[in-house]
Amino acid sequence: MLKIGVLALQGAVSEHIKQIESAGLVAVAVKKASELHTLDGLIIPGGESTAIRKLIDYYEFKSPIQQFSAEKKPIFGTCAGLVLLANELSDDSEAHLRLMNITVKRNAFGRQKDSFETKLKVKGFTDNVPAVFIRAPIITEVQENVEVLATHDNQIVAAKQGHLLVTSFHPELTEDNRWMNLFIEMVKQAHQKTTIH
Ligand SMILES: NC(=O)CC[C@H](N)C(=O)O
Repeated sequence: MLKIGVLALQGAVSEHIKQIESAGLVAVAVKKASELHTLDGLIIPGGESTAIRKLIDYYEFKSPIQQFSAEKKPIFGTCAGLVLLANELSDDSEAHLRLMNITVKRNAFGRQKDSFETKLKVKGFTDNVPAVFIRAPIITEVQENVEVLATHDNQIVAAKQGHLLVTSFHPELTEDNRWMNLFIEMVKQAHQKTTIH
């Protein structure tokens, strides 16, 4: 059975676990880098990217996650997870995992809109999808091979690059499981590719 891990260093872990399990897959809260090789997909959740980064360094997750990605195993970054995956940060601070061809601006919505809920039109989904934004980042630039999946107020808030999927918002905080289903499809396809030689 396919297994999806949620990086469980800080942030919104249990909601992702519930969505994975309700889709009938095995979910693991990942606390050690040695667990990564047992997984078919990884979710990097929302939280505080600077705090998660400190823990990534402390628990020596950085190169194992980069290796996981090099094997084309799918990774889904939500909110802080998106910040962590970016190649570049717009404030010129040092980027973290540098896996995805995007430039990201942190906390991009002004104070009044610090947190809000809206409905997004998403490429490939028939009806609009509810989205919860919490001190959310935006993608200010996409580079090669990145497909924009959704915008809000003309800002890019969801994108895909091959085996990498990112959202500025928190799909796990809604009852709508379409983002999780999309990620699970990516995991299934990647799994098929590695088992057919
Ligand atoms: N909800 C979130 O994940 C917030 C992200 C946070 N503002 C950051 O930059 O890390």
